[in-house]
Amino acid sequence: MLRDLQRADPHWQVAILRYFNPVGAHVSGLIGEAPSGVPNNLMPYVTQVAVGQRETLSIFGNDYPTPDGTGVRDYIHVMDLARGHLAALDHLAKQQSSITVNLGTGSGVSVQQLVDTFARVAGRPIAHRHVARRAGDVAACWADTTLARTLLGWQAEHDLVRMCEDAWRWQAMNPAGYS
Ligand SMILES: O=c1ccn([C@@H]2O[C@H](COP(=O)(O)OP(=O)(O)O[C@H]3O[C@H](CO)[C@@H](O)[C@H](O)[C@H]3O)[C@@H](O)[C@H]2O)c(=O)[nH]1
Repeated sequence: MLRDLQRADPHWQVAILRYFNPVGAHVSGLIGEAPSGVPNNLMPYVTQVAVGQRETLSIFGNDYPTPDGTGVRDYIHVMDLARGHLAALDHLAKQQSSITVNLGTGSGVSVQQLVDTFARVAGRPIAHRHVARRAGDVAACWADTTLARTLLGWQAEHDLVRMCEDAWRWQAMNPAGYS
């Protein structure tokens, strides 16, 4: 639809940004993720277990064709994602053309890896059990970041440890989210 709009009226320039798996929080611990109800996504579920709000994380599937059998995703820190938006706006202002770009780190991280890293960072175990695969989940998905680097001069800077540190700081400072 956006591409059609741009074709119909070339005054429009469109940046389609393909987010991978945004996680983390602002370093201040004041802005973070507070899903309503039971979180669907992995990181907020993990942080809620860590803070004692939920008992046990269910890990969906441990028989995927991945190094440890759990699903692999490309988690990206929200602050890197924010910088990606600025880089895209800069590009639109300078190049006057529309773009579609992946915003990810380019690296895959498994559910088990994320849980283990978070537990280490938070200094507490994350109770978890392995359950059946979740319907509709793919085994692995990560970004090809070539275009983001070449077109926008952008790449992610925060690693998994930093994502976990910032997510944990936010949740520890705000156990009940914004309420
Ligand atoms: O309680 C949970 C939640 C998630 N997972 C696993 O953790 C990984 C990440 O899951 P999640 O955080 O839900 O992200 P995705 O499954 O990658 O879903 C994202 O990517 C989808 C396709 O791009 C979008 O449709 C969704 O809205 C978006 O959240 C997957 O392997 C899940 O199976 C668990 O094991 N337990």
